[in-house]
Amino acid sequence: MGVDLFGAPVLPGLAYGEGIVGVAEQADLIAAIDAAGLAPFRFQGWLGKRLTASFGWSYDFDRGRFGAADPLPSWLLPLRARAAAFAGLAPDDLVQALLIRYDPGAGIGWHRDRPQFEHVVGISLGEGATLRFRRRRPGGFDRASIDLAPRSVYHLSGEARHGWEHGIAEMAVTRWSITFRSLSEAGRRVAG
Ligand SMILES: O=C(O)CCC(=O)C(=O)O
Ligand SMILES: [Fe+2]
Repeated sequence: MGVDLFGAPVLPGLAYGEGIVGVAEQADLIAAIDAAGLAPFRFQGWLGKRLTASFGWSYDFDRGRFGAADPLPSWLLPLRARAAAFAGLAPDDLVQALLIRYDPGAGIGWHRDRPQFEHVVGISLGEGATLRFRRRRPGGFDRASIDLAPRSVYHLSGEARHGWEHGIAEMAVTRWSITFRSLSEAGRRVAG
């Protein structure tokens, strides 16, 4: 659920909506992701269990470097337009797309997205997942979570984007996601 019993967002800066992708379109998107040349996510020499492909811009976690990647494929553009509209952005603002397939046993550990990026708009395909949030406080963590339905969209900005870490626990089923990102001020400086 994207809202609590009183209709307030779970976190400031976290927005959620269902049905941004249709049922038949979902199958096409999953097939396109699987055909997009996914490679195991690499982190300082380690191979992660999730498979990824980046377009527009990428952050190479192996080398700690941010740089240009292949342009977004045309099949992503209609979805990018809807993702931008959901987030109140222009389609062209979302200059990066990250495709991920999480096979059984794969998840994504606690992190904040790279500071070169600003807005994050994520679409879940195939299966739902629980997106978990935590924020350190004296003596422990504040925690929050949101259940993401298949074919749903979430937008991280402001406090949810910058003030909290997020992650998705390992799951027993395969899930695909597409995340679109805009550049931050820092990202625009690097992009020139
Ligand atoms: O799969 C998702 O929806 C989350 C991905 C994520 O947090 C990221 O790539 O930074
Ligand atoms: Fe993230």
